Amino acid sequence: MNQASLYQHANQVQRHDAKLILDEFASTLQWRADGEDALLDVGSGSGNVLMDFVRPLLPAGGQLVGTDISSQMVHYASKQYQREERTSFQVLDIGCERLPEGLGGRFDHVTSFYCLHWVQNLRAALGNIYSLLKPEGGDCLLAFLASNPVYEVYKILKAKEKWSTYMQDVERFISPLHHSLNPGEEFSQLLNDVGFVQHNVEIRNEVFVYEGAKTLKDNVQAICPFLERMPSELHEPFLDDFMEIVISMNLQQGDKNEDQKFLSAYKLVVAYARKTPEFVNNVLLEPPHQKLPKGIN
Ligand SMILES: C[S@@+](CC[C@H](N)C(=O)[O-])C[C@H]1O[C@@H](n2cnc3c(N)ncnc32)[C@H](O)[C@@H]1O
Ligand SMILES: CC(C)=CCC/C(C)=C/CC/C(C)=C/C(=O)O
Repeated sequence: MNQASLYQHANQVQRHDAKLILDEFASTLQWRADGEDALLDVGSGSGNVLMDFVRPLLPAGGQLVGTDISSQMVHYASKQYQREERTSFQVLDIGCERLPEGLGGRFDHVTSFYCLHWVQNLRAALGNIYSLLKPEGGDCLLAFLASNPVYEVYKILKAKEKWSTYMQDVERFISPLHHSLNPGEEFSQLLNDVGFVQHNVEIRNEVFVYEGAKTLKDNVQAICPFLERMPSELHEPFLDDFMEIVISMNLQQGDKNEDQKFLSAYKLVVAYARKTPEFVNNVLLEPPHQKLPKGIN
C-alpha cells in the first residue's frame, strides 16, 4: 500500500473502527500527570486517523511520532501535517530485527490501527512495541484484522491463470491470524511471550456494509497490494473479477442498479497492554495490586 491520497479518500471502515476504539479506550490509557506524554503510532499511513482521532487525546505538551514502513506514506503525512507542532513522521518497519537508533525506550504509549495484519512476524512486531515503551512502563492500544473476506477473494483470484503471476506471494498479504482457530488466545500468548504481563485481548465480530459497487471497488483499490504490480489497463478487469467473486460468495444484497450493498463480516483484534513495572535495586516501582480497568488481567 503506497498510494496515500487514494487511501486517505477510501478508508471509511478504518476510520470508523479507530474512532470507536479510541473513544472506548481514551480513559484506560495511562496518561502522565505532567502532560508530557510521548506517543508513537505504528503504520500511520496517510496520517488522518492519527491526526483526527489520536492527536486530540494527547495533552498539549505531548509529543507525537507517526511511523510507517512506506516512505511514500511518510512523505505524504509529513507534508499534510507539517504545520502541526510536536508532531513528526518517520519510516519504521515494525517487524524489523532491530529498532532504529533513538526510538527504543522513548514512549509512554504506542498505538496502531489497521496495520498489524500486514506484518507476518507478529512476534517481532510486538517485541519492538514493547521495546519502544519506556523501561519504567507504558501502554499500547492495537487494533487490526484477524480475518476478512478480502483474503478469501485474494486466494480465489490467485488460482486464476490471468492473475496468478501477480499474486504468487499472496500469503504475505493475508493476516497472520486469518487461519487461526483461536486468534485471541494466539495473540495473548504472543503478548505474554514478549513481556506484556497485563493485557486484554478481544476478538470483535464486525460487519461493514459497502453501499454500491463503486464504494467497494474504491476501498479495494486503496489497499490492494497487487494492483501496483500490473499495468494500469489491467486494474479494471482485476477489480471486475474481484466483484464477480464477491457476488459468487453471496456477499451482495439488493439489485445491481438500485440499493446494491456488499457485506463484509470480519474479525477485529482489539488489544490493550501495559508494560510491566521494572524492578530497580529489587524494589518494585509500582504497587503490585494496582487498580486495573475491567477486563485487564
Ligand atoms: C491500512 S493502513 C492503516 C493506516 C492508518 N493507521 C489508519 O488507520 O488509517 C496500513 C498501513 O500500515 C503500513 N504497514 C504495513 N506493514 C508495515 C510494517 N511492517 N511496519 C510499519 N507499517 C506497516 C502500510 O504501509 C500502511 O500505511
Ligand atoms: C465484501 C468484501 C470482500 C469486502 C472487502 C473489503 C475490503 C476493502 C477489505 C480490506 C481489508 C484491509 C486489508 C484493510 C486495510 O488494511 O486497511
